[in-house]
Amino acid sequence: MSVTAYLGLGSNQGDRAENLRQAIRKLDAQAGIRVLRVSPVYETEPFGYVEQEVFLNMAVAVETDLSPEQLLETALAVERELGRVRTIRWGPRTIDIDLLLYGTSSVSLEHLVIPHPGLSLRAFVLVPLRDIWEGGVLPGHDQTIDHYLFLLAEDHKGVREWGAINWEIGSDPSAS
Ligand SMILES: Nc1ncnc2c1ncn2[C@@H]1O[C@H](COP(=O)(O)OP(=O)(O)OP(=O)(O)O)[C@@H](O)[C@H]1O
Ligand SMILES: Nc1nc2c(c(=O)[nH]1)N=C(CO)CN2
Repeated sequence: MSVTAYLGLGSNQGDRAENLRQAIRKLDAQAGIRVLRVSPVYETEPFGYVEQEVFLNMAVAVETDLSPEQLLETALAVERELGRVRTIRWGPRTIDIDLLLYGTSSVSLEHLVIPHPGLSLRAFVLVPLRDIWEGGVLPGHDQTIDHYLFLLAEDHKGVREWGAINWEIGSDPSAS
């Protein structure tokens, strides 16, 4: 049975837009994952560890036959392929792929929590998610995205529309 899942993508190292583009293309090329919608791209002030470059962030809706754990494994594999090296927590990264929502399911495992625990606290996640998510109240939460964004009014200012990713142009991800 296929499920619509939402992924949050972020990059603040190297060619940030190209990293996002490659991540989307690699995800779409996986068996059991089809990209349905992509949000606009936002340039965002770093959250958490602030002594680092600004990020590009976006959200992606996928249709998937994979389980939540398989989807996480795939996301981590794509991060590795794009050269992500784990250094400090919340530190710089070529690409970060977070599982935000998986249908209306909740998952609570040691290595995987869905909805993503930071979801309602991060304007850089909520702003792009709002662009492509068609629901009302967030699964696993008791309020709408707009409500959480209202609470994050200050952080919201650090999220600026940047542009769009043309990920479908030139369609062989292994070629680049
Ligand atoms: N919903 C989720 N999406 C992605 N990773 C998750 C999720 N829940 C738990 N994890 C775990 O978090 C681990 C560390 O992820 P990562 O290094 O990207 O953290 P981070 O981006 O620095 O911080 P944060 O998780 O707060 O965004 C992953 O290896 C994964 O096992
Ligand atoms: N603006 C922004 N800040 C961050 C981001 C991110 O994607 N965007 N990711 C982090 C680690 O999850 C830590 N801080």
